[in-house]
Amino acid sequence: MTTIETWINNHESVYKAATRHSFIISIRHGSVDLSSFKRWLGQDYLFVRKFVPFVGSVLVKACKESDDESDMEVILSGLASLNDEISWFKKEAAKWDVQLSAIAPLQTNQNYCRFLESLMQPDVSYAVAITAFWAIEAVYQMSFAHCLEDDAKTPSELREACERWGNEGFGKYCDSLKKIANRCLSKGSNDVQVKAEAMLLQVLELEVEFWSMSDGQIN
Ligand SMILES: Cc1ncc(CNC=O)c(N)n1
Repeated sequence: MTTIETWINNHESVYKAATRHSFIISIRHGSVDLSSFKRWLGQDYLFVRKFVPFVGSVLVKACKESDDESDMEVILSGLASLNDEISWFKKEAAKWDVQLSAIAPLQTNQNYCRFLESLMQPDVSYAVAITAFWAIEAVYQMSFAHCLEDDAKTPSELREACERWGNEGFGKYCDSLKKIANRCLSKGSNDVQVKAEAMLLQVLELEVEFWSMSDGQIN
């Protein structure tokens, strides 16, 4: 088993809570409250704008610390898709009459963004940062792919959102990130491994809270 597989097994309940949250299940069932979807849209736009500099910091770490040149290309493709994603959020917000410029980040979103900032510090190793990057992307991939399965009743007007993260290409990109993370972790010290596992757990918890915030359960 790879390091990440072992950790996912160790933290199965929070992993499931993050990738099969009631908000996602409600999209899959077609019973989602549209005010929740709009809240998610506005809050996630703000999150993604903070996620870009985090991914930039991972790219810088890869250039300095990686022993494999191809890591840079995978991370760069992630940044390129974030560029498209920001345009998509603007277009989608217009479609739903969501005024992005009027939205303030909710507390849960602020907490997550503060966590991203802590991971941007130079003393955070590449192995820890790339593991966080993989986890953040993988939660969205796993969640939205679930909304696109054959028996899903996802409303047609929400399919495009689900396809952004649930498509096959995004799945392959997440697999590439996972491979890089596992390689770095297998070479990492015990201290790096302990830090990375704790950080993975934190990402999963923050993702659960982000869904709960979107669903209006918390602020
Ligand atoms: C809260 C959250 N987590 C993960 C992602 C997926 N990464 C980039 O889009 C996202 N958009 N929002």
